[in-house]
Amino acid sequence: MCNNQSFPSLFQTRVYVADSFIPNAGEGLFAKVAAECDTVMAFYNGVRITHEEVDSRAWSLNGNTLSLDDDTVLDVPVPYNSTKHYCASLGHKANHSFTPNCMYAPFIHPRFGAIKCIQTIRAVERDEELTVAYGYDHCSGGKSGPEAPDWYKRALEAFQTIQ
Ligand SMILES: C[S@@+](CC[C@H](N)C(=O)[O-])C[C@H]1O[C@@H](n2cnc3c(N)ncnc32)[C@H](O)[C@@H]1O
Repeated sequence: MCNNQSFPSLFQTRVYVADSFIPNAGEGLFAKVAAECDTVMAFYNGVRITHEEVDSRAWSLNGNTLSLDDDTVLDVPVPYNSTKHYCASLGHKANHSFTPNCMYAPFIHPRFGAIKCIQTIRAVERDEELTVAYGYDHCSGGKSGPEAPDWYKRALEAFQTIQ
């Protein structure tokens, strides 16, 4: 159980979680401070599971999965996707954008070990929503489009329409 309010100076100096500006995306991750390009803003830690487990289950269970390497996927399962239950790392709160201001990058964390972080790919303003390109495979889907959840297919279609 976390209570960010009690330890404002100890927890998360660079980011906070709030309702996303992206329609129907739930919560998102926001910059607490302005930051230069290449700044590590947040960490993406989670339970370590296999690619086989991810591939064999429904998309609905994979909302907070991120590939770490060829063997391992980081997962933040329900109920730990809620900051009421887990907030030691908040990288899983960053939503997807086709024009992101951050990327996932490998990071060796002193406590969590090999994980990923959310790193800016351009300067960001205070209170700007931090987004990453989730990188779903656009090529392997055939007629039904990319191998991706429905919200992503809709977002891709909308993005391609305005291009
Ligand atoms: C890693 S979580 C991001 C944090 C999440 N929005 C939350 O409230 O905890 C990924 C989930 O966020 C939602 N999401 C992320 N990017 C989105 C987007 N561009 N449009 C709609 N939903 C999005 C989807 O439900 C997805 O499964």
